[in-house]
Amino acid sequence: MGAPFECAGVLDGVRWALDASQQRALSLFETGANVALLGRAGCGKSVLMRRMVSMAIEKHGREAVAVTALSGSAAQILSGQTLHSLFGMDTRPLSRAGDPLQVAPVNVTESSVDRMVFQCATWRDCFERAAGKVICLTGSHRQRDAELQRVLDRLRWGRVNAAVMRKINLINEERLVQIESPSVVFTATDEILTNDESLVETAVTSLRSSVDLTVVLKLNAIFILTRKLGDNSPGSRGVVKRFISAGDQRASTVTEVECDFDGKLVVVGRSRFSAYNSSGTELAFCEKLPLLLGWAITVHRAQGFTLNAVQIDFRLDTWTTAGLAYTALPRVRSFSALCVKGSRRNLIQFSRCSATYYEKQLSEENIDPEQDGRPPIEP
Ligand SMILES: Nc1ncnc2c1ncn2[C@@H]1O[C@H](COP(=O)(O)OP(=O)(O)OP(=O)(O)O)[C@@H](O)[C@H]1O
Repeated sequence: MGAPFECAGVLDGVRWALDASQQRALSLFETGANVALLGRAGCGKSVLMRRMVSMAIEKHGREAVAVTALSGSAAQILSGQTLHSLFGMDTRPLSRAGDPLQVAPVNVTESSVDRMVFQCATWRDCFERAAGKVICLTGSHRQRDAELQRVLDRLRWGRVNAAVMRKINLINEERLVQIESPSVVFTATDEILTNDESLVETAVTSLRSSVDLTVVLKLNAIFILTRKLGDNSPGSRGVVKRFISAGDQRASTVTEVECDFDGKLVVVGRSRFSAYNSSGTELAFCEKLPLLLGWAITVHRAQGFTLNAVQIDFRLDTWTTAGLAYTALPRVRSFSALCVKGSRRNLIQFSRCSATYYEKQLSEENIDPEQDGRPPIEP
């Protein structure tokens, strides 16, 4: 579990605090109600979830709070575990965050039409009846560039026109980075803590679904951080500067990596990733570097990250999943940090049923969809 998370602070020299919709959701959560948070990329769902987790730990104790996610990368952002590792856990109050207009986790929703999470009976029981509430977060905190925000809102609601396509088709020179220095392989070390044979497989499957077994790095390799480390949030991009060895200089003894994050040197060591049983007891853990090679990353893995710069090549895939393009593009704060190749109108897929559900939620909260970024329909 990460350190308690702030609800106010300074970001890029600018003071910030939870916005009105975030505060409303937090107040509701404090009353003990289940809360589901919906909202566009960058509205502050993860920030608020981390705040709720630290509040719940303060109130109920570490053992009583489970943090879980449908995908391994989301679990890493929240310093939690995947859902597989928490079967049967009775956790109250519940909070959940997501954006129905972004892409769903792999293997959970193959067709965006009939298997959305908000269509499940469990969702209705937890968040739409007496036990809870769905709150739409209406802020937009990642993008400082108003034009990028407008383009993203259009993509999110499937309102794509020629001007949008031109804007996201900015083509820069491709830079291929070739590194000739030797590679250093970091292999995760597992430890099984349970003696119960029947739980070992579940624990190992849970660990493997959220972390890669090996990370291969080279000097000057570019990587992305997958866990919060000091001031660096998940998604921070850095460069490997030095391998630190425990004993002699052989690669096999390298234990830590000195990394450059925007001019600041930080030593990154292994982090502990754990699998728990239904009552919160740790069954197994693995220790591995919280780093991914950062020249290329799938959209699913990047979901939730704020990245310094992104280059997307739409030519490399068919990109037809609803919400995929919208999930990829808001990772950056400004247009100058974005380079997109090969975008075409038919790549921008949009889930009508998600939009209908989202519009219904906005209307229940008396929020004008245009205030939440939905573009007006053009004649
Ligand atoms: N109230 C706020 N004021 C200023 N900045 C904020 C606020 N809430 C969140 N942020 C910042 O905005 C950025 C995006 O926040 P966060 O990652 O929580 O959004 P998200 O809704 O989870 O996004 P995504 O859907 O892409 O996962 C982060 O850099 C975060 O620190």
